[in-house]
Amino acid sequence: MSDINSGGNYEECRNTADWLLNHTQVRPTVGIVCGSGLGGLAGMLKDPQVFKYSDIPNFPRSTVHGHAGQLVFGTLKGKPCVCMQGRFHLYEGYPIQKITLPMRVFKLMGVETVILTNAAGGLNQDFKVGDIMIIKDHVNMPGFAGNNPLAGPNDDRFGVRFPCMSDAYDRELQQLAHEVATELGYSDFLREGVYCVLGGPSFETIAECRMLHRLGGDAVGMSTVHEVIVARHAGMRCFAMSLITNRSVMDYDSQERANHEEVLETSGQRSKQMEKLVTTMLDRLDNNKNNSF
Ligand SMILES: O=P(O)(O)O[C@@H]1C[C@H](O)[C@@H](CO)O1
Ligand code: HPA
Repeated sequence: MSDINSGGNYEECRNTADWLLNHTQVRPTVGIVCGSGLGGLAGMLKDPQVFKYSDIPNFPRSTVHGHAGQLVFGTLKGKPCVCMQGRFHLYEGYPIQKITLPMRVFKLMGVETVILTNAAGGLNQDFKVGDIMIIKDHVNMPGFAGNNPLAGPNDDRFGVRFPCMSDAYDRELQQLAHEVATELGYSDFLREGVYCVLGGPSFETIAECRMLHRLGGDAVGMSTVHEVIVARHAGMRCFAMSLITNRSVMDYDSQERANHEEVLETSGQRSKQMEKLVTTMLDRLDNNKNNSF
């Protein structure tokens, strides 16, 4: 387990939030996290104000190709937003509290709803490359070994010691995503399922993919879950989607080999539809009191 001072404590998060609020007029209520090759969403923000992670106090640096490493403030369909154009992963070597620090900073800036995207391998044999999966639940494999971002002393200013996770993914937002996807004509490639997180950076073996599939996983990746745990702990509601960028290899006769280039290539091909789905959802939230921001 990481040292308790390794990132994410209240004072550190407060300093970062205050620094950002002093440098932007935007008061975000929506936080967005972009997955591998999916940073184009940040480019949709109106009147953008961009901060490189390297200029933000206490922020780690992005080290992964396809993660630009900047925080963008602006409005999307009239909603004040903050968007992480690139996220941090366990395998980059940061303590788990550090990779989730932006969620606490979001909370302290006033964010109420977090929308996350990721690239993932498809464990479900019905899934195709290019499918978009609404995440309805997760399996936190590093968590089974005690690697949970909430391990260590609990700070009640963020949330309770034992937060519930059976409602981790907001059901109203999932329903809205289904409705919007149907209207946009995306039904053919819209799925829902369970996302399994591993630490990475190595992709999974065939035996691991088979096991995760049998355990109920529909997609496998290396992110999102830690952010969702910290966001839920702090009371923000979460909606997350995986873009299935490759099919998980389940068969010893297969010639397929997972690789990051394919991940980025598929992200590029489907990113526009993901952006449209998110922006239309944001637009609709205005007209539905149950989904007010
Ligand atoms: O940030 P995400 O989860 O989209 O990134 C995925 C997992 C690895 O970082 C990388 C593998 O290609 O893409
Ligand atoms: N496994 C883990 N992470 C991923 C994958 C995968 O197959 N594809 C994209 N991110």
